[in-house]
Amino acid sequence: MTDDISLVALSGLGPERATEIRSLIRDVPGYPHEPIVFRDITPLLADGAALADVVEAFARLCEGDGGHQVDVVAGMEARGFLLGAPLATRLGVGFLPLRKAGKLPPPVERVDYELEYGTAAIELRTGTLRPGARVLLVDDVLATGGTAVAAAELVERCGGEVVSLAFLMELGGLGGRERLAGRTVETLLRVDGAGES
Ligand SMILES: O=P(O)(O)OC[C@H]1O[C@H](OP(=O)(O)OP(=O)(O)O)[C@H](O)[C@@H]1O
Ligand SMILES: Nc1ncnc2[nH]cnc12
Repeated sequence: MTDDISLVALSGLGPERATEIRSLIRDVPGYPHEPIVFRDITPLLADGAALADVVEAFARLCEGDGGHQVDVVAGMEARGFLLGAPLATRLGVGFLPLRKAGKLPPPVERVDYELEYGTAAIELRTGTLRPGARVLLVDDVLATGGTAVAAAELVERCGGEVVSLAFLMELGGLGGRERLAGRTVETLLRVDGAGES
């Protein structure tokens, strides 16, 4: 699959800018081990104009007729924090950190999920989410979808409504989109993730 950089939101920037933004995500083959190609967003984060453009592209999903009306942005630890918090500021709403297990003082709600080898868990402080709040979930990468499915379940268990899940980059072929079937999923870029996991 050729990189698809003309998806919904980034297309508003035009193809040249979308290509520049894609080039700021570094592909690192073999990291952390074969056959994974690690998608490193640190060059993008270090480029102020690119970071602003990505945040703006996410914000456009929430504006205008038909845009997602959200009360709060939630981000998955850790990279979801880096995109979600500036987006929340841009939208004028609050930000909820969905943390990996053991980082928050009690009481917390917890959802366990499967990784390729073993399990992981994410937690949200009980009572931080207003019942019925409309939540936009944000992360950098959608791969197998395990993290995103757990995050959505956690928000719902805490009484929120997951309006949409938005990702900077979708790794196609790893089943993430399929695991989120029935939910609204927005991705700004798509690359072939076949062979990775
Ligand atoms: O769709 P999945 O297969 O669940 O993978 C996607 C998740 O993996 C990465 O996070 P990671 O767990 O590596 O944590 P980090 O952000 O702390 O590096 C990424 O930021 C997503 O949260
Ligand atoms: N290939 C990848 N690069 C960066 N983050 C990831 N999370 C899951 N798979 C990933």
